[in-house]
Amino acid sequence: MSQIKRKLSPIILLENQFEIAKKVDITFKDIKYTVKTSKGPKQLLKGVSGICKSGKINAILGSSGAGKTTLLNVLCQRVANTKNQNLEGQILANSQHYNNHTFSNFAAYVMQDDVLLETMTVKECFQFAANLKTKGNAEEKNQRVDQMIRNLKLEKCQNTFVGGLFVKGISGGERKRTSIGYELISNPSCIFLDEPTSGLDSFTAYSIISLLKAYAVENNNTVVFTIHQPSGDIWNMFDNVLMLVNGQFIYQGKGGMNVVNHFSSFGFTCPIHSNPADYLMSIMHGESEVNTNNYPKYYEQYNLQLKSKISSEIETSQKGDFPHRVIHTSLAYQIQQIALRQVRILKRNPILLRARLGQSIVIALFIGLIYFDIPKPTEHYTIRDITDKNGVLFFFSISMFMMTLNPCMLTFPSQKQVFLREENSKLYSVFPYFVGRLIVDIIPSIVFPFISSCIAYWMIGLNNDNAGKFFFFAFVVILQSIVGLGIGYLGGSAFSDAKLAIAVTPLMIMPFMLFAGFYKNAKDYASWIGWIQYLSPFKYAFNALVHNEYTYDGPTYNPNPIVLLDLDLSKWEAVACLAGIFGIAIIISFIFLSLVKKKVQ
Ligand SMILES: Nc1ncnc2c1ncn2[C@@H]1O[C@H](COP(=O)(O)OP(=O)(O)OP(=O)(O)O)[C@@H](O)[C@H]1O
Repeated sequence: MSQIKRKLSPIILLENQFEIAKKVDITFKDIKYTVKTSKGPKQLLKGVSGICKSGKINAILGSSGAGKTTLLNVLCQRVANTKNQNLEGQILANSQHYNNHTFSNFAAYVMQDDVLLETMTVKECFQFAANLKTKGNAEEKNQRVDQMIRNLKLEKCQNTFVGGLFVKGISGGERKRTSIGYELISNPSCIFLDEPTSGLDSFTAYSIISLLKAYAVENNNTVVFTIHQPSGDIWNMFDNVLMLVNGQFIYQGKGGMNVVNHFSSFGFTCPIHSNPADYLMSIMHGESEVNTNNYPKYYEQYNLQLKSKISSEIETSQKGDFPHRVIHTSLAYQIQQIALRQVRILKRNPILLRARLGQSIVIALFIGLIYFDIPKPTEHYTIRDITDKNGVLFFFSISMFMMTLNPCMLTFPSQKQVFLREENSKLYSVFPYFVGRLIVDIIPSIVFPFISSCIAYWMIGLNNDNAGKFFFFAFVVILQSIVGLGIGYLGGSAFSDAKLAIAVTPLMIMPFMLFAGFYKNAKDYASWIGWIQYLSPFKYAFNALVHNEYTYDGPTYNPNPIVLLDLDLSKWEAVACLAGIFGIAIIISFIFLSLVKKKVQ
């Protein structure tokens, strides 16, 4: 291990050709954080003050439930004052206030769960972050990406998919390093990490902490992370230790023997051959009554021996501005980058694409065979033929809608987590994300319904007066499919749980089918509920298709289905309403996504 250690220690994270980050000390004063629970208010942080120094790795330690993640989230300005939670105190960078927005100008946050797109390679992940978060031309950005891959020792897996539940990919340690590299690529002055070693073997955990140490030491950056149970090797690397018990500090200051000496000064001596971290955890955890009885002693000794020292360190910490490294990429560039990535994701899900192609062909053939060659008005027809034609027009528009809605419901919620993380890192905002995704997602919603229309239209024997009839039919079913996409976005952004979105959204839209004017005449709905029909995309699609089909150059059916069904809108009015529903769905999902974004902050 010691040989390995020597090999790992000289990691230089960023070459000098990239801008050197400015030193930032994070200080916080008298932080009190209270949440409302069903049993009344619960104070998670009880007036803590402290400092996380630049050029050092600052480890927040404590047993489970001590408040480590809470403190980290507070320092990252991810906790806001709401009616259910109250945050008091000052959080400062170089003695200046910062908020959630300015945080990303000098700092980055790596969450405990690695939220990455599974069909992107490691290199593509870094490239995406470099394109949107760093300065320079394409060559400089490529250099930065290659440098980061080398620094993080990810050369071997740089072209491997990140992977996930459905795609095989890189290992847990590589995944964690990819998550860290994703944020480090913009060379933030401060990096905050929640449990960067959780779930990793001891060597991988050690390599990650030594990499962070190099990042702190080489460029005078501030590294702050929470850690649960560090090994002895990792423990020895901590420069600054912040130890929490029940939302209060019991130690703060230099790591290593300084911590051990502090506790032994009031009778808690670490046995000679024990790992100090293990020993300290054993006297901290709250499950033993002996420990909880000792808590007042820990607090007392902290107040007696360390509190005033920390207060003076806070007062003498770095002053002045913190870096404002805002990289302004244009909206068009952000849209382009998101769209290009979306194309890749789409192309790398060939099963989904093939399934949709197969579905489009099979459904069209199936419908075509069932409703094969319905007699035209000039041929011998019966009332049944008219009913059949109405049925196929209605069913066709519904199937195109559902064929788009379902895949969208599958993919949108899972990608939402990635969006929230990237938006929080200020890679882009909601608008370019929406537009970039939409531009790409809309392509299958055009191609597949068109294929289905080409197959089914002629088999059924729909209106062949002129080519315009077919193209209008295809246009309406494509539009209906795009509305399905819009509703999919709406469901995907409204529900925080993907499974819930998939289960609930199709059920919620079912009733709208009843108001399409097919199962019941549009004029026959009771007035108290009839208004729902105006919200139904199925009504407008059916209306447009019926008008297109039953306006013949020559004689039409008798009775005329347009009159029989009481579908009053002209075909272009119906198209406009359909487009309006799509617009409304997109605007609402945009608002939902913006609200979710705010909630995360
Ligand atoms: N919104 C909340 N409402 C009620 N209790 C909460 C809330 N958030 C956190 N807690 C509680 O506050 C305490 C501290 O939580 P926190 O996640 O900060 O602990 P931690 O030290 O990071 O623990 P772990 O190592 O297990 O992640 C825990 O007891 C947790 O259950």
